[in-house]
Amino acid sequence: MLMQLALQNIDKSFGNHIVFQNLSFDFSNCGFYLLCGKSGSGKSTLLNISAGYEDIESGQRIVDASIHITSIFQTYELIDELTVYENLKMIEDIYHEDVSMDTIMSQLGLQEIQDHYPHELSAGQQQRVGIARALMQKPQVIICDEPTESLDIENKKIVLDLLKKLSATCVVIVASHEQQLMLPYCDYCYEIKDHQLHCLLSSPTNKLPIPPQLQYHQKSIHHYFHQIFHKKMMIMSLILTCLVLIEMVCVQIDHSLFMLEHGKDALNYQSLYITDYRSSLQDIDDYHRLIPFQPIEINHQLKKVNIYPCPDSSRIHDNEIIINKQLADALQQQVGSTIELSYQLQEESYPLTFIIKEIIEEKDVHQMQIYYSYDYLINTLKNTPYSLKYPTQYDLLTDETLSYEIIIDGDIEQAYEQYASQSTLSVYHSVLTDWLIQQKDNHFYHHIFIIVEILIAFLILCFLFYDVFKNMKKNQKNLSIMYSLGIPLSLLKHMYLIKQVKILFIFFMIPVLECLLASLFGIDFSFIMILLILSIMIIYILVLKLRLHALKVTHISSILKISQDES
Ligand SMILES: Nc1ncnc2c1ncn2[C@@H]1O[C@H](COP(=O)(O)OP(=O)(O)OP(=O)(O)O)[C@@H](O)[C@H]1O
Repeated sequence: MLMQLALQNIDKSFGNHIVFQNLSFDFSNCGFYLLCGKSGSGKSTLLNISAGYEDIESGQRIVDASIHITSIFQTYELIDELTVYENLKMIEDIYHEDVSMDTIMSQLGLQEIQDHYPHELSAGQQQRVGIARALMQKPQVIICDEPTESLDIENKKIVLDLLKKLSATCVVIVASHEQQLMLPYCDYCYEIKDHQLHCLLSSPTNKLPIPPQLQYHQKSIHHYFHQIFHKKMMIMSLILTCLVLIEMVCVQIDHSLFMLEHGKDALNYQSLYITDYRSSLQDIDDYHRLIPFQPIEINHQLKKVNIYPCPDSSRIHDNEIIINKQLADALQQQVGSTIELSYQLQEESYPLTFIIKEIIEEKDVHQMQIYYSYDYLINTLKNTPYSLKYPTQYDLLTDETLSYEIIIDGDIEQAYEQYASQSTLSVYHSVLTDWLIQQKDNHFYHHIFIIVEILIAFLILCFLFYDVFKNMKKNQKNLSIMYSLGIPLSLLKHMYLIKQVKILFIFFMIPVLECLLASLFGIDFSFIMILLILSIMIIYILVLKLRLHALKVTHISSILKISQDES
């Protein structure tokens, strides 16, 4: 069976500009085909359609799947990340073929430049490398767009001799302006004119034989894939991770400088002190009257100790008190021993003796605390005579001191806001009040931090867009070149996505771990940060997948053209 390679009744236009109308072209015979025509007549477009790199509007491209077509592009299309030697060695490694690389390199004079990268080469040198790479692939069809354009006459002849030799067993299609130079090598010559192909020369040649199935080696593809994409992907992911980390540090600094540090337990443990400006209190039983206790002497120093009514009134009676461990340690007191506390009314001090009933250890409380029986103290005040004006100390306290202490059974922040919003009340809480004052002072710095956080978040978004749209273009070009070397595009896309996901995963794990660590230390924003980072990662991969989905074989010529225009 013989191979069939043909274009049948092709229509092609770019917008309103018609390039081909009902064009047919058969290149099933081995031989040297020359395509000539005026500039802009469609030579490159016809080559791209033949290679399958360009869409057609109607008609058919009949090319057997087993045929390996390679291109020597007008723009050479070498892989910039690899040296000349690596660009060529890649072919040898992927196909494990005896392709006599050394012979081709010496024939085209490439040994001296083998360690150079493509951007360090002249146009002529790049063209010779592109030709060497195409010849090494041992293809059945070699498509060459102006293959000798940038070469000197000596090299032109070397290249044409090589192509002529190959055309004995394969199809060589050359588009060139250098008709006079090429004619002696031609078996077929066609001119593109009026959207059609006109045959100028046709010598009988043999039919193209059935090619052996091309075997590529995935391990080598992985090796070169790593070399081409790894470094850039690592750098991009590293920058992204650094930005995410900086953002997290900013959020953390912001959080610890300006947010409430105290745990909810400690916060709720403190009671609210309320001063009422009304002349008389209606619902006085709802409040605990504030008993004005004096500081206690500890180690010959007067210390402020929190002295509260015991929240659980059934726990103590009469002159019993409960103290916490901090106070017991400071006073070196035990259960059963006595403590003298004094309260003050109108500059007068009144001592009372209490018995320590219990010493408790309190979580999240760092101050020294005493809990007394509220009923006992109020009874004592009610039974202690004072003056004619105030029959008891309790009457004096009710009249003069309009400060009350409230133990809130619920959310202290909410209660604080609720009481503070009432115009006749002034509210004090040892933690919340300090924090609100601090907040007011730090307003300016807090705003600066918020602006920095927004800026970094914006930078992360810009970076993601840059990576997906700009960098991806460069990578699409490399994927297109690798496809033109005979590696299936689906395999390349799959490898690219897996590689990107792997690298991203490693780098995104760093902030995720930092979040988990933060949550171990009780910082509660970490869960939201993990969700945020994961959603960025998922969105990024989805956009990347969409971009890869848009990479089609029939768009390859435009991808290569765009990347060439941009560079
Ligand atoms: N991607 C594209 N978008 C729009 N127009 C295009 C595109 N590619 C080619 N063309 C147009 O199609 C026509 C044929 O272009 P092509 O590059 O095939 O010509 P050519 O014969 O190879 O020219 P040259 O000899 O100068 O390389 C030209 O008029 C060109 O402007």
